[in-house]
Amino acid sequence: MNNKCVIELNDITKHFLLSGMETQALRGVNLNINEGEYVSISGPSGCGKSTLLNILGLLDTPTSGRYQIAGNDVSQLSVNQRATLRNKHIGFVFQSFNLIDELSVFDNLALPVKYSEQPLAGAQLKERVMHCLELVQMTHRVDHQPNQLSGGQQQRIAIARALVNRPDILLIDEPTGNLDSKNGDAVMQMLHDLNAQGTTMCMVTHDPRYADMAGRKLFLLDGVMVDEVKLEMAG
Ligand SMILES: Nc1ncnc2c1ncn2[C@@H]1O[C@H](COP(=O)(O)OP(=O)(O)OP(=O)(O)O)[C@@H](O)[C@H]1O
Repeated sequence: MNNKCVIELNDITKHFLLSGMETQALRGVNLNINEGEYVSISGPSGCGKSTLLNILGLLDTPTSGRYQIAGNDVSQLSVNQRATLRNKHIGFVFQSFNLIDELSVFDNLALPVKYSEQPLAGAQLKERVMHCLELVQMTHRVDHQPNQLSGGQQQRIAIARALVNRPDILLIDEPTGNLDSKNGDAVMQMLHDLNAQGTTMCMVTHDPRYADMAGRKLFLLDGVMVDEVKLEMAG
């Protein structure tokens, strides 16, 4: 069992102020995710799931609390420093894929590598891209454009892109939200297999069947994190 901590959140809060109205989206969230873990986060609409994922993904900053990723304290960094750390440590998979339609599949995967601290080119870049496409069984679509692919195939490409800089963790936001159930199941099986091969993952999902596939199930209720065992004890 590997206990190296990838993500450590201590007492994270997030308050939004809009037109004089304050919303407490997160109220003191503590969360550790270790290397190799697969964590799912569920909860009712408005409980703070997207807010938490945005903070984990360095797309937003907490109001208070400490966030460490791979041992780096990211609470006080500039926008540019956060972008650098995001590129290095985090792979993001979005509900709506967020691929660039004007670029080929190859170039969609090559782009984050070109902007990394250790960019690759030529044969090395090709090897890295093709390896990630192999992981999601999509090498045969390397020259296609995303809009020439099915939704399920686009999500697989998006997962490959998220893996291309060898991140410490994949953050996954409702990966099946835009897929029918057959393609959704196939994508979830793929994520399950990637975790079995060692990829650390944290996924937000509304679907209890998919939440059950994770090794650890967490719930957010009104900005507070509750784990499954405590929920069962309370119920
Ligand atoms: N930019 C913002 N400005 C003001 N309030 C916000 C902002 N973003 C989120 N909130 C509020 O914070 C709370 C948590 O929102 P969040 O989007 O994180 O919930 P969620 O669990 O992801 O919901 P859903 O499942 O519906 O996507 C909500 O009350 C929301 O209205």
